This record gives sequence, structure tokens and C-alpha cells, in this order.
Amino acid sequence: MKISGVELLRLRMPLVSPFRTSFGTQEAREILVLRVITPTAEGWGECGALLDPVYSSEYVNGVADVLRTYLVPTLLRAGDISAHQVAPLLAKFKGHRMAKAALETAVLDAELRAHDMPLSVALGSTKDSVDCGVSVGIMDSVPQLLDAVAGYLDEGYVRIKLKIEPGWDVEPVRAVRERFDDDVLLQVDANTAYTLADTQRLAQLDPFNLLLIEQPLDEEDVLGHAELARHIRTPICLDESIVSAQSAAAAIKVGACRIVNIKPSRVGGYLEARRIHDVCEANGVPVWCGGMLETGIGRAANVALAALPGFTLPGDTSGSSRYYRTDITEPFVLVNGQLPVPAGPGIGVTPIPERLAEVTTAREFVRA
Ligand SMILES: O=C(O)CCC(=O)N[C@@H](C(=O)O)c1ccccc1
Repeated sequence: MKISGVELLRLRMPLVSPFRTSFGTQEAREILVLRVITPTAEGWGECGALLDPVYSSEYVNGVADVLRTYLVPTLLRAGDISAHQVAPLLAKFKGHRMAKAALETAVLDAELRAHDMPLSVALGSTKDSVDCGVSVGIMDSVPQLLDAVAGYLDEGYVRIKLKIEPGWDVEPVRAVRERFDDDVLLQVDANTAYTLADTQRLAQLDPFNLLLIEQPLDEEDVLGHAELARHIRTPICLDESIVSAQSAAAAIKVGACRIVNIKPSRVGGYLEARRIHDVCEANGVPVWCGGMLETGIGRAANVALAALPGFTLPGDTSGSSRYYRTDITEPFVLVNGQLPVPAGPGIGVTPIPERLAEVTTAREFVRA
């Protein structure tokens, strides 16, 4: 398939409420969306990078630059290519996995639409709908947290993830566990906020029957997670540390994690995400689909991925209304704690032009 051009769209989408994590508070999402144009179809991809390099080293302006300067021109010069050739073609450029993921996804979407094949079918998904969890930010008080959790449980979410950081960990988790009955699926996400010196503090979470503790230590401290795992009972799940199938295999081998959060944006795209799924499944490691506050474009693709057999834990595939008053696609609406897997070709959704125009702050066309 020949790529004749790629459009970079910069969106600004206000969040329905501030979302605080150990690395800062998001009030709105600055999002880069890609539209790949080919003679037979267009494809869409969403980049998970934040405005600032606080979740990972990538950030929106850096992603836009590496796409316009290196990644897109490389594909435009490559002639006829398939989506599976994107990663090898771009491998000479080190890192920039979120930028590469958005571009590969848009090429894959165009290719699948041209062949009238849903992404879920192309990935080998086996479910028509997926169980959905929800991510709950750090709050100003425990009562405010309990109200938020009660609201999400009323909406039908089947799993609650609480953001934690030093000073907001044992007490809020205990309060949630005590307020809601024991069979509420509960997990925590530290986003690298702790060190091994906090081992005893993190061990105080063991009595709360958590599904997992996500990324307690620095993303490069894989051996530190293996050491921590020897001192706490709660299973360790890695997020920021897992950037490829190879890094997943290494982390599993050294005992750094018993569960993996697969985020296609973080790992370079849905094709690598499938490979990580396969490595984890071969090692008996459950996986779930993480999120980067995606619009319906990224959300649709994430739900397709979450329908793979190894995704046995509810993911951060929440309904659109968790983050946005109005999505740029038809909204994803939770029904009985689940979201339907899009059945249309490619990612199965297309931005609604009027909605896209409302939130687009810049458009840039990169052509051959
Ligand atoms: O539901 C979602 O899409 C968000 C899930 C979530 O908590 N993502 C976290 C994370 O660190 O994994 C996050 C990403 C980006 C920005 C803020 C928070």
C-alpha cells in the first residue's frame, strides 16, 4: 500500500475532572492524532504521549517533530509497504515508541479498512466484549475518594484502580477496602513513585487483597522489582518498564513481575502488543490493557486488543464519559461493566468531523 500523505492533528480535550497521579495532574489532554492517506483507504492512529515528558520521555511536541522529520518521510519514500513493515523500516531511529505506535496504527487501520477486516480479527481476538476497569486519581480527601469509587461501581465498572504515592497509599486503600465489600476487584498504581526503601510501607498493602501493585519502582529498576517481590505478597505488575516483548520476557525471567499492563502506545503499537501478549501467555503471566486517556480512536483499538485470550484481567478500557464530556467518535458506553469490541473494518470507528473540528487546535500535512 502506497502512503501518499500523513496529517498530524493536534487536539485539546478538556477532562470532565482533574486526573491526579504521582507524576502530576491532567486537566486536559493535548493529543496528537494521525490520519494516513492511501489510494484505497484512510487510517487513524492516536498517540498516547502527554504534553510533557512526565509519564515517559516522549511528549507531544517531540512526537510531532520526530514524525515530520524522520518517521513519516521514511514511510513516504518506502513505496508500497504493509503495516508489518513499518516497525522494521523505522527501527534505525532509536526509541520514540509512542510516535511509532501512532504511525503504525494509522497504517494498519488503513490496510485493514482496505481489506474490510476488523482489527480484532487481525489480532486474533476471541471475545465480542470486554470487562472494564476504571482508574481513580489521587484525591484531596478520603471521603472524596470513597464517593468517586461508589460512583464508578454504580456505573458498573468491574475493577477499581487507585493511584497511589507516598503519603496517599495505605490509608485510602484501607478506607476503600473497608467501605466496599471484599469482592470488589481492587488494584493500585504507583507510577514509579517508590524506592526499595519503601518496602515495609508497601508491605502494609498486603492485607487488602489487592489484585496487583503496578510499577512501584523506577521503570529502569527491573531487578529492584524482583527484590521487592521477595518482600511483599501483593503481585507486582509492570507498566513503564515493559517496552517490548523482549523486555517483558526479561522481566518475567528475573521475577520482576507476575502481571503485565500492555499499553500499545508505550510498546510501539498493536503488533508488538500482540507479541507481548504471546510471551506473557507462554509464561502463564496474565495481562490487561492499560490506557492513556485515549479518545474513541485509541479506545476502539485498545478494546480490540483487550479481547485477546490472555487479557484475563479487566483493563483501563473505561467508557468515554470517564474522561470526556463529548468524544470525537461515537462514545463508548459501559453496559453491564463491559464495552463491545468494534466490529467494523480497521479500528471500527471514525472521528465525527464536527466533533473533531471543535477540539482540533492545529493540522499539519506531511507529504512526499
Ligand atoms: O483509563 C485510562 O485511560 C487511564 C489509565 C491510567 O491510569 N493511565 C495512567 C498511567 O499512568 O497508566 C496515566 C496515563 C497518562 C496520564 C495520566 C495517567
